[in-house]
Order: sequence, then structure tokens, then C-alpha cells
Amino acid sequence: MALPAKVNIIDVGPRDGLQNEKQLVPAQVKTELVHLLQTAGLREIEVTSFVSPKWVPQMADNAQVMGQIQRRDGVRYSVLVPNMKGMEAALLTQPDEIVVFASASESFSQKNINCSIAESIERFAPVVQAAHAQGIVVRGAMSCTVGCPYEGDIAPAQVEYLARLLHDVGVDRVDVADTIGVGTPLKIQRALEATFKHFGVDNVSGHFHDTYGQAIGNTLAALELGVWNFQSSVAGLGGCPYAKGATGNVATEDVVFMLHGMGIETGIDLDRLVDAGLYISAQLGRPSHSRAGTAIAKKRPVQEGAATGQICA
Ligand SMILES: CC(C)(COP(=O)([O-])OP(=O)([O-])OC[C@H]1O[C@@H](n2cnc3c(N)ncnc32)[C@H](O)[C@@H]1OP(=O)([O-])[O-])[C@@H](O)C(=O)NCCC(=O)NCCSC(=O)C[C@@](C)(O)CC(=O)[O-]
Repeated sequence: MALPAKVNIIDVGPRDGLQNEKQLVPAQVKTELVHLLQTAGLREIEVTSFVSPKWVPQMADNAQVMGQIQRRDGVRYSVLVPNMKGMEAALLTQPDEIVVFASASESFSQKNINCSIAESIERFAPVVQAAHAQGIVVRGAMSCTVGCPYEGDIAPAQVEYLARLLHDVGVDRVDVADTIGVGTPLKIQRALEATFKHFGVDNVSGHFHDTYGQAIGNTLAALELGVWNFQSSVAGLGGCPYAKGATGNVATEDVVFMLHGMGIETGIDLDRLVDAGLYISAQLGRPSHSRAGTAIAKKRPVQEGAATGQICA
């Protein structure tokens, strides 16, 4: 199959990237990160989640961040919602897209959202209805599509089962997430193919964590199947609070560097994206995990007084 000519990137750094940060990241910093990402040309940004603050304290400022963003036309701002309580709070902030999140692994479902897969779908049903009643798109994130921290390997049949449930409950598009980054290219292709039984390729995105350094290879494997929507985190931020040891998503800078090198359009200005990565890395006081971002930053002339993030040696 011919590779896609254009790719859409959803930066999940402000949500997936920051949700697991031990230090409290001020709402102002999260807002500025969203502004820098939209300046870099991102057209989809996952801003925050409306989950229990007892479970994920870092996202407790969800409404504040959504309220502070200076929205741009043509940018889709999405938020995670696990149930109707989250939905009611989310709707007050006028998101463009709601993300419900389920798991292909029963154990991860219990650890992450305290219910079974089937129960999670029951909770999503009114959320999807409420979103559609207001013309809001619903994305379904599918966690642990190749491996689970509690169950090990996940069979494609489990992914197909979850994709069917999400399709039947009315979800518009889905993410195939490798939550703990254990996927390798052929396993990722099997998970994607299982998903295609219920969602067309235009409504399937790849979401690859880079724990074992496989995420760029997995991105290429997904492109080979025609996938053209991907989630990634600027500076490679992230890690899931309920997946011990899992690192961040593949860095957006690294994905964009690969895509542009292959002649694939993204609409993203890589230099501005590197600025966003340097900004958040400086705020967190640690190096960026993006190899491309680090290399590009190192080649820049040093300007006196310029704010730079730390970069990997
Ligand atoms: C789903 C629940 C709430 C169930 O948690 P629970 O304890 O079973 O919920 P509950 O209904 O029994 O309620 C318990 C308390 O939470 C409150 N509550 C209930 N719901 C909400 C809400 N929406 N917002 C705010 N508060 C809420 C509720 O009001 C009550 O408050 P209390 O009476 O004790 O004061 C909980 O398990 C939870 O919040 N989990 C979220 C975990 C999470 O955010 N994980 C990370 C995101 S998923 C992910 O990272 C994977 C992904 C998407 O990135 C893709 C990938 O890489 O795999």
C-alpha cells in the first residue's frame, strides 16, 4: 500500500504527558504549552482529563486550563472523560472532542478505571449520547492493545472485541495504544488489523509509547497499513500512572522529523515544535526525551539570555 501523503498528529503532551508528573505543574504552564503547540501548527491537542482528582491529582485543574486557552480556529481541543460526572464538568468547558478510554486487558481496566471492560462501555454509553447530542466527536482510546503490565501479551482477538464494543456504543474514531511500549512492528500491525474489522483506516490512530525504543518503527509499520493519524507527546513527555515503568509517548519532534524526511506533510513547523519541547523541559527541570529535538536544539546558535530547556548530553 502507498504511504499516506499527509499525516495528522494529535499532541497528547498536556494530558498524557503531564498526568503522571510528581511535581505540580501550574495551570499557566500547561496553558502556555498548548499555545506553543498550536503556534507550531498542531491542529489537534489533547488538553486534559476530567477524571477523579483523587486518582490523578495533576489533572485537577482541568477546567482552569480549558478556560485559559486562547483557542484558534481549526484547532481541535480534546479532553478525556471516564463517566457522566466527568462529562458534565467537561461540557461546561466546551471541548471539541471527548475521549472515552477503555482497555483491551481486563486487569488494566480494573486498575485504571476501577471497573470491567463491559462496565466501562456501560458508563460510556450516556457519555457518547450526550456528546453526539451537542455535535461533539467521540474518540475511544484502547489501552494495552499489544501488552498489559498485569497480563502480559494481549491477543488481537481482545483488541477486536474492544473495537467492536466501542463501535457498537457509537464511538466515532479509535486509538490503538501501546500503553507500555512493548509492541514491535508486526504485533502493532496485527492490533491495527483487528481494529480495522470495526473502524475504517481514516478513523484509527496509532498511540505508541517508547519504553523499549520501538515507537518510531511502530509508527512506520502503521503508516504501511495506511494509518495517517498518530498521537505523540512533545519532548516525549509522559507515562501512565497505572502502568509502572512505562515511559512517555514517542516524541512528536521525532515523528515529525521522520515524516518530513519521508516527504510526508504534517503542517507542523518543526523548529517551533522544538521550542515547545524546550519550554516544557525547562519548566520540568529535566532533559527533553526527543532525540530530534535535542539534535536540532544543539545546532542552534547560543543567544545570550535566551531561555533554553536542558537537552540530553
Ligand atoms: C473512573 C474513576 C472516576 C472511577 O473511580 P471510582 O472510585 O470507582 O469512582 P466512583 O464513581 O465510586 O466515585 C468515587 C469518587 O470519585 C468521584 N468521581 C467519580 N468520577 C469523577 C470524575 N469524572 N471527576 C471527578 N470526580 C469523580 C466521585 O464523586 C467520588 O467522590 P467522593 O464521593 O469520594 O468525594 C477513577 O478510576 C478515575 O478517575 N480514573 C482515571 C484514571 C486515569 O485518568 N488514568 C490515566 C488515563 S488513561 C491512559 O492514560 C491511557 C491512554 C488513554 O493514555 C492510552 C494509553 O496509552 O493506553
